[in-house]
Amino acid sequence: MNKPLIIALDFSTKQEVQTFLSKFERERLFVKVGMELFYKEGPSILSFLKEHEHQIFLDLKLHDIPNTVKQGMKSLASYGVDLVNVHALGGTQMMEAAIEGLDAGTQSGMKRPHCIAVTQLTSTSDTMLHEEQLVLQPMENVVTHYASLAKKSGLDGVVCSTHEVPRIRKKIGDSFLTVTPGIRLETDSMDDQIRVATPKVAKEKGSSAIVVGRSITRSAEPLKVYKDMLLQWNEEGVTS
Ligand SMILES: O=C(O)c1cc(=O)[nH]c(=O)n1[C@@H]1O[C@H](COP(=O)(O)O)[C@@H](O)[C@H]1O
Repeated sequence: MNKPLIIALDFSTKQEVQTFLSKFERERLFVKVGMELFYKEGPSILSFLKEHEHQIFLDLKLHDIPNTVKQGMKSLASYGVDLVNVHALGGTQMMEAAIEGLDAGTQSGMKRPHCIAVTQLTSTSDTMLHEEQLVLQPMENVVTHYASLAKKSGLDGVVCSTHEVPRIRKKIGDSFLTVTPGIRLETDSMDDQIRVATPKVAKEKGSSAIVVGRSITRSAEPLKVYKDMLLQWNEEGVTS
């Protein structure tokens, strides 16, 4: 992955996706398909996006017993997407099983999808961590610990907020992916996100990829916002 800006296609129908993507002319994008779209449209939405040569992050955040995750990942690998994810909270055995499933399901001669672990959702605050999850360590410690477990389990990286990226880089190194949602321009609403940052800050902190949904998808001018964000993110304004 070469520092992509991943657009979260948080729509519920293929029709909405088509209308949205038509504004991007022939631009080849890195897009994210999450549960809203995948549960409604099924795998055919992935074939449609691949036909248009978009790269795909299939964000289904698997979190279950190791065997179930292994078999689930084996099925997902057959779709030939670029990136998938699990919840790190499932533990090292579950994460190892995810990789085994992906390896088993990837067709020979094809690359297995990168697999990353969600550490703590970007909608989780320190208060929620301490008072709801009863995790008493600071957020940065918890996220870095989960990142170490993900690395130990053979995963390619994590989903985290931009704020935790420098510490993860220092501890685990530059080749470990740090994919950061919770991206907003300064004037945007935070919506339900808590640990947010601008694309410029994400770049400064060293994120490997940023994930942007509503700032682009809800805009009256999505292509303009996308390009403005790209400029902040990689200065040259290149897509991936
Ligand atoms: O795994 C994810 O992609 C994810 C993890 C996380 O911690 N926070 C998070 O926001 N996401 C996803 O990133 C996208 C962010 O969307 P916006 O808040 O609209 O930019 C959504 O599709 C979320 O499901």
